[in-house]
Amino acid sequence: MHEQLFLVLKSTLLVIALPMFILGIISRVRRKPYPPGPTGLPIIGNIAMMGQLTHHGLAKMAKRYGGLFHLKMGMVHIMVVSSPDEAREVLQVQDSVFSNRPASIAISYLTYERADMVFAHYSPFWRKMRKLCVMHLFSRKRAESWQSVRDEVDHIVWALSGRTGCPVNIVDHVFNLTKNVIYRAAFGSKFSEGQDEFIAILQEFSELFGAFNIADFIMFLTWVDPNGLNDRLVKARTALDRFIDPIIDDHAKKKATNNEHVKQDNKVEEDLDVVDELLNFYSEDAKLNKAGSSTEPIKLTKENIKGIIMDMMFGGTETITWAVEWVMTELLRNPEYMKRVQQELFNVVGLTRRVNESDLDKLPFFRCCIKETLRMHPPIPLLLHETAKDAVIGKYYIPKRSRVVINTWVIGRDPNSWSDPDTFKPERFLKEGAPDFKGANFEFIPFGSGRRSCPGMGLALYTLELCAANLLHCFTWELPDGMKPSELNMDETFGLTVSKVSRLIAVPSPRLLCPLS
Ligand code: HEM
Repeated sequence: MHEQLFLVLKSTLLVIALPMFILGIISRVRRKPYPPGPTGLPIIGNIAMMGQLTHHGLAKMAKRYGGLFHLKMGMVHIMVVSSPDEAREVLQVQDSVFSNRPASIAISYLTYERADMVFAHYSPFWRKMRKLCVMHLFSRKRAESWQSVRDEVDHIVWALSGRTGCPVNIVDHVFNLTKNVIYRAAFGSKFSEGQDEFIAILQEFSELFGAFNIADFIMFLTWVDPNGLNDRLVKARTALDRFIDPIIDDHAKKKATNNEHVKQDNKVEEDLDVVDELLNFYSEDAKLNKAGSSTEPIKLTKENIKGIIMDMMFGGTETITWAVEWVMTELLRNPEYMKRVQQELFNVVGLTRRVNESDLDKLPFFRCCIKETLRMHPPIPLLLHETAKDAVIGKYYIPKRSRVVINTWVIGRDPNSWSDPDTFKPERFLKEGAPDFKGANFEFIPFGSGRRSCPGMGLALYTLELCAANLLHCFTWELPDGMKPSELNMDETFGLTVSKVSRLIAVPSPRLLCPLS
């Protein structure tokens, strides 16, 4: 009996396992090689180079290994894209394969297992969620968000007018503006008291998102929690639940009451915030990340609602703030361009009023300064994608589930696309055919390109332009204590978003002939 069983097992092995093993070897031999890259050690691969995975470190490696190179971090393949041609391949030609997102253990946990939009894999669920966000949350139709930008710009001008002649930290003011805009868009104006608590939660999330965890690369270590992050993760998510759940419940109650009034024919007209909008798609029997049929409307869970709100907070606050700080820094460093922008503002707006929305399209040189700033200092310098299946780029093989990092910082400074790429020269964008923000020109992709590109670009550019234009129009700016423009520190931080290492301090003095407050 045992002998028979042994024979059956042996022949099964021969018939199934052996051919598979041989096929595996053949396909390995026949498949194309990985892209070039530094040689790694067994098991840990290039993990010792972890500290170099910044936009600057990867740019240095690209000089040596080219526009597409390969690193192996433990068990994870990382493909780094550093040239416009390879970026087009990944974000346009083969975008359906390259549109998943990688997520670390911390990110998966904090986003309720990718219940948000940023970290959801490319899937029918993501498609529906993206449509919902683009149509209902970030669209021009949500006039309330656009109104809050105007209110907050008025507020910043008013606050700075009380500080004329004094050195001010521009980021303090602008961060307040972006935080208020997104917070008000998300929760409405009623919940403004809890902002500080919410910001503390966001800061902890942000640290955990960036925290190094060896288990992300050597997965069998997950159960030992080698970097001791699990307790912090649980605490952070619990804090978020405690903060947002009551706000969502309150909105749900208000919605139920409003529905009652509508039934009784007492029309209730109120601006909807993002929680209200999302509650319209909430369903108690919704299943996380499940799309339903393609024609069925999307059903959201509470986790989806929380995830999308966190996406907006992360996507919309630091990014705009750093961009405003960089544009002000570049103009203070290049006084001849500051003069030219202010002259343009004088010609178009005059000195008797502030800049409003309808002026923005009439300020071509100012817009070039915004573009040039985003070329040199993209607030999100590394786009993070993942492959859904095996792929080939040129003569190289990219295995399924590779992490694909697109270095937009180095692409924006590629000497084959840009002359004198490290110098701030806004006039390069005045030329006919110069790239716009839409992501069709792969040498300039500060908002990404294609399926996973930034859905908040409209709101982002409106806030960035209206804020920067008013700062430049309403005030004359000088560096403090006789500092020379060439002495400005231009060093950059490293992380998911990138800012100046040291804050920009400058002294405003009034420029307009009308009162600012
Ligand atoms: C100057 C400001 C901003 C910049 C430079 C920026 C840039 C980007 C970039 C580079 C991406 C990733 C593209 C990719 O992976 O291919 C992205 C994604 C995203 N951004 Fe923005 N962003 C900004 C503002 C905003 C704002 C204001 C919001 C919303 C309130 C927002 C929401 C998002 C979301 C939800 C995603 C994920 C999209 C997806 O995965 O499908 N962003 N953004």
